[in-house]
Amino acid sequence: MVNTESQPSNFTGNEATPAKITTVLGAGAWGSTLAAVAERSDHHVRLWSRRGETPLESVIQDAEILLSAISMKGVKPMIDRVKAIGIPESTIIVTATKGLDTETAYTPSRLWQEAFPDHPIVVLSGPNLAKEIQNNLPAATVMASEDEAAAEAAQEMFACETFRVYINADPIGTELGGTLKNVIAIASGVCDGLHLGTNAKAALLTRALPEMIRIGTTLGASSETFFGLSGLGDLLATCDSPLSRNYQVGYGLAQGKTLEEILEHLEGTAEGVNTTQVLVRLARKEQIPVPISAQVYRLLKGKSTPQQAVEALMARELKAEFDDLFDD
Ligand SMILES: NC(=O)C1=CN([C@@H]2O[C@H](COP(=O)(O)OP(=O)(O)OC[C@H]3O[C@@H](n4cnc5c(N)ncnc54)[C@H](OP(=O)(O)O)[C@@H]3O)[C@@H](O)[C@H]2O)C=CC1
Ligand SMILES: O=C(CO)COP(=O)(O)O
Repeated sequence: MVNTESQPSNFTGNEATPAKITTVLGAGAWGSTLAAVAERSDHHVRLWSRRGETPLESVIQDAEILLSAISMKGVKPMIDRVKAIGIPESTIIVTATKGLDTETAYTPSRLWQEAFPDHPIVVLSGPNLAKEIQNNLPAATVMASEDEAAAEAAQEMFACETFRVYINADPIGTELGGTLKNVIAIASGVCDGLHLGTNAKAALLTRALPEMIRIGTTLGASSETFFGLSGLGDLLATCDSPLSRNYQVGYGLAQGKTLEEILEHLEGTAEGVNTTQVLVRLARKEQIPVPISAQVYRLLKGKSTPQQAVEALMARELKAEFDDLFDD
């Protein structure tokens, strides 16, 4: 695992606090990066992978912080394994997964909380392209929890000179900001792949935000959270970077590749593909308008071409910019 030498600096976030034991579950791009970040902060870090030799029991039973960076499809099986082994009552569970459960539409934090009702759960989410953080470039993120002390413990564990960690008290909003933006990152890749220009991109991202907020607030999030790092911040990062796997999916579709071809060559997981299906199903059930996500859904299903998706969005009935603009 990478262990970065600290440079002399003014960083005063966590130098004086005793080292804690953190176990990171999942040695994919994000898990490996977060483990390296925690090591920069001089804590004891264990990075666990199902492909490794280390038994899960030996790394979770004394962990003060257990961070899951497992992709969505592995979250439920991982929870079952951790539950079968057991963890100390005081262990703080941090979830860094950005996805929705196919069956229940639950977020990962809800799945962890239902399995471990007495443990503090913290959500980690923000504009955090793993490759940039691996390269020691500065980044900021959010640790969100209803348990302030747990959020602060996680903040202290991961904050370092190159990784600035904020806390907030809206875990569901923080989690949905990072999750729903993956659908928009696919749309954004399409926008760039079709060379639709800067005006189109600005319109897409600006109109995506209320769509994310409509879904988020229906699920209990605070609308304010979507204007923070995990909403707007992650939209700006992911929707404008070829490092984003979700953006790459959209870009590939615009080039005329099939979804299967794109996923076959994609490095890592593009959670937005599954999130789109879950989100559109939920939006239909709750009758929430999600025009951009609905077009991404049609595109992924092969029901429209990228050009048809753009035309459909532009041909929608004209309306006021804000729903309640002319209400008294
Ligand atoms: N990469 C990034 O820049 C960021 C990613 N994220 C989020 O973090 C999550 C992981 O992303 P990322 O690391 O990039 O994805 P990767 O595809 O690189 O890694 C996924 C990880 O999940 C593990 N996994 C999958 N299924 C299981 C299972 N059943 N049991 C145990 N482990 C399992 C994989 O193990 P194995 O290797 O053995 O298959 C692997 O370690 C995603 O939800 C993503 O949206 C969030 C912020 C940034
Ligand atoms: O969530 C991310 C950055 O914040 C990573 O985005 P991708 O999963 O699209 O690569």
